[in-house]
Amino acid sequence: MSEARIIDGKAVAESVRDEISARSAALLQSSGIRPGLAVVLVGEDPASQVYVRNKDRTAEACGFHSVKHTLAADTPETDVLALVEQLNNDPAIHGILVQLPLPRHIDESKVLRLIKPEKDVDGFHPVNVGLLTAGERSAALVPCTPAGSLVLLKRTLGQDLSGMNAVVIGRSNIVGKPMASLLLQESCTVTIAHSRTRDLPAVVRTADIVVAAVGRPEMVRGDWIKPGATVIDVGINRLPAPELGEGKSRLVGDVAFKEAVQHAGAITPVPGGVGPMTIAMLMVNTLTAARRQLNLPEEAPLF
Ligand SMILES: NC(=O)C1=CN([C@@H]2O[C@H](COP(=O)(O)OP(=O)(O)OC[C@H]3O[C@@H](n4cnc5c(N)ncnc54)[C@H](OP(=O)(O)O)[C@@H]3O)[C@@H](O)[C@H]2O)C=CC1
Ligand SMILES: Nc1nc(=O)c2c([nH]1)NC[C@@H]1CN(c3ccc(C(=O)N[C@@H](CCC(=O)O)C(=O)O)cc3)C=[N+]21
Repeated sequence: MSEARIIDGKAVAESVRDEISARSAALLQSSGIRPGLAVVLVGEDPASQVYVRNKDRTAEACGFHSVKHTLAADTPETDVLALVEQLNNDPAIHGILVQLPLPRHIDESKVLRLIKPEKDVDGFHPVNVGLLTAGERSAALVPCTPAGSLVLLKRTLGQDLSGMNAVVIGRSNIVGKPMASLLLQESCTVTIAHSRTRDLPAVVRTADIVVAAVGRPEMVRGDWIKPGATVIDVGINRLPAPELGEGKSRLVGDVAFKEAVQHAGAITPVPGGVGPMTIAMLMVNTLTAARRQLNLPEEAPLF
């Protein structure tokens, strides 16, 4: 069998970003307003810092107003809530992202519920979750990683995914559940697998579309993949790589890429697959949020 097509998430993310830059410049021309994005980071987790820096840089490249609030890991919950409230009331801020996970002494759901739904560019507020699961995707802000994964699927398979068997591995609120909602809305036949699933390899073998969001390096093996299936690898796992030098690490996904590429029809790499799309979709959501807060008409959807 021939090797799978490799889905270039970096290139697709760049094209999305170019479109957002153009739309953002047009908004600035017509109304004098820049979309404003605030990212809140509590604690010093080095991996989170990399993502937050990437988000910051991309927001600036899109012509957005971008602010970053870094709080100490031991910041009291009340201070985090007060900052969210301040950002809720700041007219220059249209999107708020609180980087997860939060330190254990902070109640995550309390923080996420306080964010105004119209500023919730992560799509984690119950209002946005509800709109998505009720099938009103266009009224919601949709979580960035699933949205970016769907863009890659449609670029690979075309606009019509109806009737396809989709297996989502993982049922988190950030990735697995919203991914399943989106695929259901595309009329896929959706199976959600998780740590209690019996005979995961057999379940995955039924899939025309596999989305792996597990957080276990290279867990999904090549011979689980139905020949020709499309594989979206959401996993970001940092492994030590002494062969690259002392103290070095490398990123791997949740799929054993070298094996799966022999079976799949198309597959996303890690890095360079879903990760860059997540950041691009955050920019899409921030612009959408800004236009809604300014009572401007919706623009053509990007997916
Ligand atoms: N590319 C990107 O932009 C992003 C990447 N990620 C990455 O995606 C991965 C998943 O993230 P996230 O959803 O937050 O992770 P969570 O840890 O919240 O969820 C993991 C899910 O995988 C399931 N699971 C764990 N072990 C197994 C197993 N052996 N067999 C089947 N299912 C299993 C769990 O099941 P159960 O519910 O039963 O415990 C759970 O539902 C991580 O690698 C993360 O770094 C995350 C966000 C964005
Ligand atoms: N509130 C919140 N929203 C999130 O969206 C969120 C979060 N918290 N917590 C952490 C996860 C993880 N995440 C990633 C984003 C971009 C890359 C990314 O850009 N990856 C690149 C390069 C990564 C690198 O080289 O380190 C790639 O895969 O090619 C990865 C992971 C967003 N998350």
